[in-house]
Amino acid sequence: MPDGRVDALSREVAAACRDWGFFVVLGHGIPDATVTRVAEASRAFFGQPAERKAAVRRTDDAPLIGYHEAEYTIKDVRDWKEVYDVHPRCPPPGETLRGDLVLENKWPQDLPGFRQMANKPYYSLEDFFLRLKKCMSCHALEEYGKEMEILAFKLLGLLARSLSLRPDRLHGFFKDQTTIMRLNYYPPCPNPGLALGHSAHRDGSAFTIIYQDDVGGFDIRRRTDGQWLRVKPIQGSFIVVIGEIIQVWSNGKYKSLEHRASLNAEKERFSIPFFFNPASSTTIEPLPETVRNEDPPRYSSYNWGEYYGSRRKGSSTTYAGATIAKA
Ligand SMILES: O=C(O)CCC(=O)C(=O)O
Ligand SMILES: [Fe+2]
Repeated sequence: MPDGRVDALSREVAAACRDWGFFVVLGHGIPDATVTRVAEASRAFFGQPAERKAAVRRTDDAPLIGYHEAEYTIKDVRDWKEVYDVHPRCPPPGETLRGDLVLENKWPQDLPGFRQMANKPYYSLEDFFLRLKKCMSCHALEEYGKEMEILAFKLLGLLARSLSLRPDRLHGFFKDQTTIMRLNYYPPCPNPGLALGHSAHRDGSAFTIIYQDDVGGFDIRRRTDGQWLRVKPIQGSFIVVIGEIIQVWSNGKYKSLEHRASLNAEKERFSIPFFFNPASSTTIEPLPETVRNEDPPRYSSYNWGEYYGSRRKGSSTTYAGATIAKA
């Protein structure tokens, strides 16, 4: 892309992040088929019997990974949803710890689109063809995760530019990233006015790239007047949500977005957030370039791994939602 176009784009990104805390991307180059395949895999996963989903359930010692059906974004208010979390880099066993965080994926057995848990021998020719067919759509999650990561690094460069930083200024933080990709499933709710799929919250990530299906339910809170507004689904688009880390790095120039997932009386809804998270060891603090004598640090520094772990640890079902400490 010519430099002039990139500059214009980063100015648009700057305005969107400053005024809204999110933007929508189109023309990102991710094939429709990749998105269709991951959406189908998600549908297949949540359509399984409860005991099959429970087999890959989140555990207290690895609270960032696996299936979970009882999230409490706000204490004592249960979200109307089921989730399945994976680390998109699929590290080999033994490399699944990032600091204190366990990122070893829990793959369901024999489900199209998901990695197979074990290599089994072929029992017959029919078995071979059956599994070959399944594999046509196998690795849908990994394929989608790879595309997301490429997009995430492009966006990271653009966000850095938009903050008048070197385009690769933030890349190093993501070398041993702790990114999580989440499949969200919101069943229909008989009384959508009385519950939420995901209560109002801010993401702890640097930023989050969200796919949503065509049902609609992603709401953002407009800062100027506190109004909740729905972000209409646009075929082929992704929503990019500013998280708390960018808020701190930019020393408050960009604020994390308050958002929620609303429900639908008739229709189920699916979404896939890609929480772009840095290495566990990262100290999150206002970048020196964003701090001036007349604009001193607004936030205290914190360790990402400790913070991320504590958001889920203790009880694997509750976390109070994020609050970054004011300096
Ligand atoms: O489902 C959605 O549209 C949003 C989900 C979300 O905000 C989250 O999982 O953090
Ligand atoms: Fe979120």
